[in-house]
Amino acid sequence: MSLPFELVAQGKVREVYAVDDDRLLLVASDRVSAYDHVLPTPIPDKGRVLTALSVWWFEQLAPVLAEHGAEHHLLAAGDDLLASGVPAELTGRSMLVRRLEMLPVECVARGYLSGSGTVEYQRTGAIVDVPLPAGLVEGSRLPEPVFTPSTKAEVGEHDEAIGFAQVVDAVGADRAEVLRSLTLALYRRGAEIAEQAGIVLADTKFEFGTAADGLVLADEVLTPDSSRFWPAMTWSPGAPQPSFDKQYVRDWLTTSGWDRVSPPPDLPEDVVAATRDRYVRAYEQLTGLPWN
Ligand SMILES: N#Cc1c(N)ncnc1-c1cnn(Cc2cccc(F)c2)c1
Repeated sequence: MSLPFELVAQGKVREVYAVDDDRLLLVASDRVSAYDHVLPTPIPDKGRVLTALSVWWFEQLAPVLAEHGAEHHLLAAGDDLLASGVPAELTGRSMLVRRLEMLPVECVARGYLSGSGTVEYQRTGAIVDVPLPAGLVEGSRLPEPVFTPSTKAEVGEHDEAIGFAQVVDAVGADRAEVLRSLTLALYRRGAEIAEQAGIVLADTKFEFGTAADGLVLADEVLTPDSSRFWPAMTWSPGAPQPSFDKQYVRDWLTTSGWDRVSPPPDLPEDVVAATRDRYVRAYEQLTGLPWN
């Protein structure tokens, strides 16, 4: 698909194009990644579902942003993009956003212990400079949500957990405090809405930028690609929790005998269909809206 815009950033499953000096187009693909590999088989509608979910979350989070004197970067999505020269086949999986000065911090909020957080906790009893109580296990709910920032790794590298002091060094003390309080407030609101939908928001990553009028929430928000979503019904601390969206893919890859080093195999049609269904159900359960 060729676009009349310059490609300015490429992620595993998304691209960023420059529309003009002040606006960017974030395009979500149907690609899915697992075990740090982009799989060769697309998941139909994944890009459209995750874009629609981000658009919905920006609306839900606007009051929390306003309480903190911040805004979000979304300008337009869907059919409104046609006027900006976005081809019709891309409008459903694209967001027109304000071009910002991006802050060099991944703002991670965790309500549960999982993944790299568990590894760090088992090593030190904390997540960098965030002390945690003894006796926690993979999947444990934390006494309070915690802010556990990381660096923004180059594509293909892993983000590195950093302490609050490093956030202060990067953005200054006042802005670091706002990032922490706003990240936790956005997580709490997201977790509250997800809980009402029977979904555990275990953790999420926000990205922020700045514009003349202050702090702006950027990137995608509260999607299964930027967050860990677990079905609340099956939450059981003590082992890796089933992912709401990627568990079929992970389980099939494990049984397929793939060595997680060589290029990953194609997914069978039933795994593709079941995974598409999980993305659609995540959208419908969280938003309460039917997926058209
Ligand atoms: N959002 C946003 C944004 C903004 N509003 N202003 C300026 N820059 C960015 C921006 C640039 N890269 N990324 C991350 C990224 C990488 C790869 C693919 C993606 F879709 C996204 C975010």
